Amino acid sequence: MKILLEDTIPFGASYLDNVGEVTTYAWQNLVASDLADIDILALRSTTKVTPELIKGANKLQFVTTATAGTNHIDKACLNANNIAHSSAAGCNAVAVAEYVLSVLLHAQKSKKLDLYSATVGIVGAGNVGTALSVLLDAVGVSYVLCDPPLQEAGDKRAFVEMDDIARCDVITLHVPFVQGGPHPTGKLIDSALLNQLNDHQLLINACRGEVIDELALHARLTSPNAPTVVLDVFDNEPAIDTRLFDHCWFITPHIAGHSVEGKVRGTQMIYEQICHRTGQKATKALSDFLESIPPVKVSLQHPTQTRLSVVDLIDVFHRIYDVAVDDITMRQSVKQIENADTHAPSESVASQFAALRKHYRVRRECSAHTLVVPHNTSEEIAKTLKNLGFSVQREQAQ
Ligand SMILES: NC(=O)C1=CN([C@@H]2O[C@H](COP(=O)(O)OP(=O)(O)OC[C@H]3O[C@@H](n4cnc5c(N)ncnc54)[C@H](O)[C@@H]3O)[C@@H](O)[C@H]2O)C=CC1
Ligand SMILES: O=C(O)C(=O)[C@H](O)COP(=O)(O)O
Repeated sequence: MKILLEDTIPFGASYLDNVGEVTTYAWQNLVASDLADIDILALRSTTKVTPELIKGANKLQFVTTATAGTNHIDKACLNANNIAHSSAAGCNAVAVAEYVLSVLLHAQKSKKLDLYSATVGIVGAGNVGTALSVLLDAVGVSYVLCDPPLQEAGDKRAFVEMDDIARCDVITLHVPFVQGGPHPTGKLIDSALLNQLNDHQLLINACRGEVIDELALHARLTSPNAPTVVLDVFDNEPAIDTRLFDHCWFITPHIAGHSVEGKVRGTQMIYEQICHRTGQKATKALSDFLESIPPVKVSLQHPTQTRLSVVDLIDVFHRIYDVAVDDITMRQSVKQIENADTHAPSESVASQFAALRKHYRVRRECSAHTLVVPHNTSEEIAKTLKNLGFSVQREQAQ
């Protein structure tokens, strides 16, 4: 069984070493002829599975992506060629939800909005949208959900329309990029919707760049009363248009889902799929690959109070994940290109964007952290921290 594996899949070769004959590739170099005699192709979203690539396949029976999104795979082409396909649905939902919460806590800190009187409009109530709703419930922030496909399918949660979403203080996008069909999402956020937004509103895109009309966004951001915008994803990655950057509050290189847990969970999921397809027993577990990390001691301003103070919440959460760090790294790397007097700036941007993603820092989810809190911390505060995903350990009383 020959398995061709994208080299960005963490621990991919270690997971699969006993399952088949594994070779790895870099997405930049992959060509159709590399698929000759390959049975299984395992990839991340950087590999585009196109009819042209599939032309090289003579034995390919299964394509799987260690990501939630699947828009980089031409599924119609695989179906037409009798090649099965799968993905790692939900693997990084918590990571993206933590990314959004990190942004929201910055908005509170900088007084862009008062989180406790704001409403967050979540567009797409699947794995990410639901994980985000869990975090917002934990910290007592109101939200509404918009997801016409789930609503039509009979999901019993309360849903609103896009018109209601446009009036929310925060709009955060968590839909797949889908062209065609009853609910296409390409340019879902178009100039008409952007023109309804004002400078009291915050728009976050951590799903796919194509879901916002980028030209219309640029026009809106360079006109009066523009909303605050945070972008993790862009049109035409990795050769992205950097002109938007100066007009955005935070920009990050498509890393919202790149927690260690989010990525390794993706590998675990595709490993289990490949074992299943090849009739082998999956013997490896996530815990074989995730290192435990030492407990983090936190001091709380008012540990005995009922509610976790917003200052403590921001401090604790941003110690675990601060989106501003990723924003600074991205801006500095783009500045280097601008200062380098390069003749091919778009190629440099593309390779820099890809490098930022490939060498992303180690970022662990709340669930990987044990917080050591003062001994007299109230049950309510401990519960909030647990609902955010942390393990909580009380200090010994003196
Ligand atoms: N920036 C990043 O690192 C990451 C980005 N993503 C992106 O986010 C997307 C969502 O991820 P998940 O929640 O895991 O996927 P999911 O498939 O669990 O949920 C997507 C939801 O969007 C809904 N939806 C589809 N069309 C819609 C429309 N027109 N309006 C409103 N809702 C609509 C679906 O019904 C579904 O419930 C992925 O497809 C991927 O493109 C996902 C993970 C990481
Ligand atoms: O899961 C998804 O969908 C994502 O967007 C991933 O976070 C993308 O990660 P890469 O595969 O591009 O590293």
